[in-house]
Amino acid sequence: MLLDFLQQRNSAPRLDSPAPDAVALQQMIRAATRVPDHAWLRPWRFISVEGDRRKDLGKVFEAALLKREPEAAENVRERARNAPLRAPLILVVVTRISEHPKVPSVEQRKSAACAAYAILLAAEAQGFAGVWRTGDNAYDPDVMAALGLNEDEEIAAFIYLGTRDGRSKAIPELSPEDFHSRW
Ligand SMILES: Cc1cc2nc3c(=O)[nH]c(=O)nc-3n(C[C@H](O)[C@H](O)[C@H](O)COP(=O)(O)O)c2cc1C
Repeated sequence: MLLDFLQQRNSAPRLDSPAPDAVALQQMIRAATRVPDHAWLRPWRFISVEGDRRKDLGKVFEAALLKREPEAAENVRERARNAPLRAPLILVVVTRISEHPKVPSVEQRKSAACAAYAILLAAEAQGFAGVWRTGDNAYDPDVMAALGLNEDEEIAAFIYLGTRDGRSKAIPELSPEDFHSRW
């Protein structure tokens, strides 16, 4: 049931092959492009990184780390280098900010966050799994430039995607009343 699906959704920190194929990915992007979007600005785009390109992204992450922290220890460098290898596919969700008299940039960022969530939902709906990651790399100008982002673009998410490796974790029981009030 759709409600169960929404209420049980959870991220998969450990991911293996197979990744969503081209058709599955297209479905995910179709879902992401139906998120709420004030004035239909389409403030998002998506970049796939897979196969050996993940190693290239790892080199970008390591170089960015060394620029931020020239003294970074080898194990920290190695972790940065290998980060993109944690999943067979990484989808970078890019926020495209444009000037609009009624739509401030914060609303465009919110729409991109919805798009990232839609990617996760649509992956899970097709039997795949994923996890939304950011970290320093998401805000690093060198990483953004290496990925080909323009001046008016930001990284909203690195969505790591694949097939869940292991069992899903226990989902915390949260009570709706704890998050709801009446005014
Ligand atoms: C904007 C954003 C950035 C995140 N960045 C990271 C990250 O860099 N590393 C990480 O392990 N989890 C990150 N998370 C959290 C995971 O995506 C995930 O939500 C969390 O592990 C809880 O799992 P759940 O989604 O199954 O509840 C981020 C979540 C959001 C919304």
